[in-house]
Amino acid sequence: MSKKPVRVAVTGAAGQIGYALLFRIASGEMLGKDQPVILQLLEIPDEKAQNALKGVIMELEDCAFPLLAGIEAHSDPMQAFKDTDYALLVGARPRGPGMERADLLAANAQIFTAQGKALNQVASRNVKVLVVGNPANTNAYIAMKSAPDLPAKNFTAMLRLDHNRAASQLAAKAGFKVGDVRKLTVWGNHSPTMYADYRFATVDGKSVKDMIDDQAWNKDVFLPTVGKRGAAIIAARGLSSAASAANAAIDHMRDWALGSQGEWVTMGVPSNGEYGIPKGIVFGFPVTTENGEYKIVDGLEIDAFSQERIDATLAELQGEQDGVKHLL
Ligand SMILES: NC(=O)C1=CN([C@@H]2O[C@H](COP(=O)(O)OP(=O)(O)OC[C@H]3O[C@@H](n4cnc5c(N)ncnc54)[C@H](O)[C@@H]3O)[C@@H](O)[C@H]2O)C=CC1
Ligand SMILES: O=C([O-])CC(=O)C(=O)O
Repeated sequence: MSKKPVRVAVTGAAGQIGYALLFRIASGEMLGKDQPVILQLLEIPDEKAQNALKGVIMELEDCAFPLLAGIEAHSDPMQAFKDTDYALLVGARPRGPGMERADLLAANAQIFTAQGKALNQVASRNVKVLVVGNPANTNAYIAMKSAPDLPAKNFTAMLRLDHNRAASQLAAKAGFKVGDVRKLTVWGNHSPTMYADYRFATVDGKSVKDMIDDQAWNKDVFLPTVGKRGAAIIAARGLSSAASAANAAIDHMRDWALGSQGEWVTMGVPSNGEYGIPKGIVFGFPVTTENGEYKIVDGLEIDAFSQERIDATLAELQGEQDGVKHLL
């Protein structure tokens, strides 16, 4: 018997990430090839954006996806989030050359307050929320705080692009296949302060740290390359990353919904005090996922270098989250 359709809300649906994301959700790459979906798409109440959204919907129709059980276009989050099971909060202003993601805080904070409130009122009580719009960790924090009737653990931020970037850099350096790396993680904020950590990473049971054995490369090449990859893409393309961001959003939601089969993945999730991160801070952690729930990997040793990096990314996040207190 075929499964009942689930509702997937996507904001910023006519934007560049939206365009790389919706077709993959509709084809079953996110929730499985047996899971019908109803897309509930949100764009701003502006003629140009709504027209662009109409065009995207025409293209979705023209793909004749068998799993696409319905498409709705909205300009009001109270309608877009009605009964939604999954919410991908992508819609926000992206940064341009010379900006840091934190520069977007003021511009984007109000969006996530309003959307958090709407999710609180109308979404499924089990809604799984992924915040992609930058600054992603703090926007997820804002949405979570604006939705007090929903479980805090249901609000997550996207660190998966950083995780995937780290995997790819390591594979190029050490000469293994990117899909073979296990136990990699990225701690902290989706910003240049993030700490991509391969101390525990393995390929076929062998330590990636031992394979590379070069702390200077870690500190002076690897971490800056991963941390500043978003800016490098903006410099090259004139636009921020879109296809790789959409791909990471699919990876994040797929693993959360369908399980990571025991493997570590990175998710930005509200802390419960793990690794000394104060409760409620939305922080990148290594997690495993099963039955629609994630679990932070515990008991990892944090050496002095790692602690310094974790403290720095935490301090930045605390600064961002203090800066939006007046909105919450
Ligand atoms: N967490 C991550 O790893 C990444 C995050 N991003 C962020 O994702 C966001 C979207 O990026 P793009 O798609 O490239 O931008 P874009 O400008 O192409 O699209 C954004 C869309 O969101 C819409 N929008 C704005 N406010 C909205 C609201 N209140 N409700 C619904 N829709 C709204 C806009 O009309 C626009 O169509 C940006 O904040 C960008 O910085 C981008 C790449 C990676
Ligand atoms: O860098 C940006 O502004 C977009 C983004 O978050 C990324 O590519 O990691």
